[in-house]
Amino acid sequence: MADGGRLHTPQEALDSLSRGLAPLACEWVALEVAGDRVLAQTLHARHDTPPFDNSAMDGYALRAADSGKVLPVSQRIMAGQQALPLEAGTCARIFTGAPLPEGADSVIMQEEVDVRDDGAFIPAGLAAGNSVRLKGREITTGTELIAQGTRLNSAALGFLAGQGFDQVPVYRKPRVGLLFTGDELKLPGESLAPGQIYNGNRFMLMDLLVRFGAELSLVEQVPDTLDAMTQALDRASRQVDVIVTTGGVSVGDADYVRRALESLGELDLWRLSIRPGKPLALGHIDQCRFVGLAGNPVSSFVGAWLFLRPLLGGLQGCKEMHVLPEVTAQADFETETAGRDHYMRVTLQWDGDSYRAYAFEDQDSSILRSCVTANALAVIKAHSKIMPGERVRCLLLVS
Ligand SMILES: Nc1nc2c(c(=O)[nH]1)N[C@H]1C(S)=C(S)[C@@H](COP(=O)(O)OP(=O)(O)OC[C@H]3O[C@@H](n4cnc5c(N)ncnc54)[C@H](O)[C@@H]3O)O[C@H]1N2
Ligand code: MOO
Repeated sequence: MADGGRLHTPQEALDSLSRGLAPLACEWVALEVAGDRVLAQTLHARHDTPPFDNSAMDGYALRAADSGKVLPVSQRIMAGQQALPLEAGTCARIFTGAPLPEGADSVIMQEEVDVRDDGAFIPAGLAAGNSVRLKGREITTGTELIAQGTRLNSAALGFLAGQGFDQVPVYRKPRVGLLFTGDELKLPGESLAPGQIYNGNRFMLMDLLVRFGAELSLVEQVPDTLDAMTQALDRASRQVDVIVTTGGVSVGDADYVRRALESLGELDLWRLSIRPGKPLALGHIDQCRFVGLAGNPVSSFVGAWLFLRPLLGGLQGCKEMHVLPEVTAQADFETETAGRDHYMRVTLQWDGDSYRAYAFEDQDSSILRSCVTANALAVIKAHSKIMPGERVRCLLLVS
């Protein structure tokens, strides 16, 4: 049973999430769909890249020692063709990426060559190796290509394709079930009766979860009763790796989430000393992890960035997702905090010298508009006062 009396620090929440956290199983997926997936094994080079010496320029290949002469052009080599050995005392017309003929040791770009009836005049003084990309310059057979735990970006996919990989071993995506509480919630497209609102968190959290690498297996609206929430959590815990709820985690009469969780599993931690997102609840039902986000939209948004991202990162074996990258910026605002650390939504702009942090005027946790153009969270410690121009720590919202 979590200690309801004391507010916990974000670090305590991260420690709780890290306990027993290990990457999911390895699976092989097609390279086309491996973007943003995390490598489950270190991969090694299958061959040298480039696989053969080749020209870096459109021009002429020759022996550098022959420069300063008119050389007859004995062959023409395009990219993708095979070259014949270079005849002594000649040069070869060659194009970028084409294999260097055996016997040549350099290339001169065509702009520096005087083409005459009897051949190509190559200015004297050409150095061996000029404009040649040597076999294995990028990587040699057997050396490490990309380390286990690396999240594959677009360049990594191209690099692996260059090594002939059409499948790669990655950690399985965490299966996530997303549950909503709140009988006031309707879906866009439906009409609103008095007192009802649209379920904005559904769309925001689905998108964030996918960005954090989740496979959304379950998205469900749960009626505001203890029974319905208990049944929904029970069902979900048998299907997914992580259950995320939003709303119903505070102290209101219809806030059943914690009670339902405790009847099935364990509430590990409840309530953080942060604003927004104080009522966050963490726990588990058997092996299934539970994260209960506070229902206010900004509380869910901030909670997802601070806690779902590292949790999903850990399940995918991705260390870089454990903490958000950070910068310092000059506050363009004035603020004063009370007893909780404030994660203010700010837009960072480079002013030529440093980053300036612009805060949306209304920082209430119900104002999702404050997040729409935000690209960072400025962390303002409890019981502090910030004046314009002061430096503040900002966590970058990069998934
Ligand atoms: N007496 C107290 N009341 C509240 C406390 C407290 O400590 N004592 N904490 C406040 C704080 S801080 C927060 S944050 C909220 C969070 O409460 P819940 O997690 O139980 O969230 P709900 O009450 O269900 O909803 C809060 C708010 O957000 C709206 N909401 C809920 N779900 C969605 C959704 N999917 N999409 C859009 N908006 C949603 C809901 O209508 C409410 O307006 O509790 C404070 N109260
Ligand atoms: O902790 Mo709540 O999220 O401030 O409104």
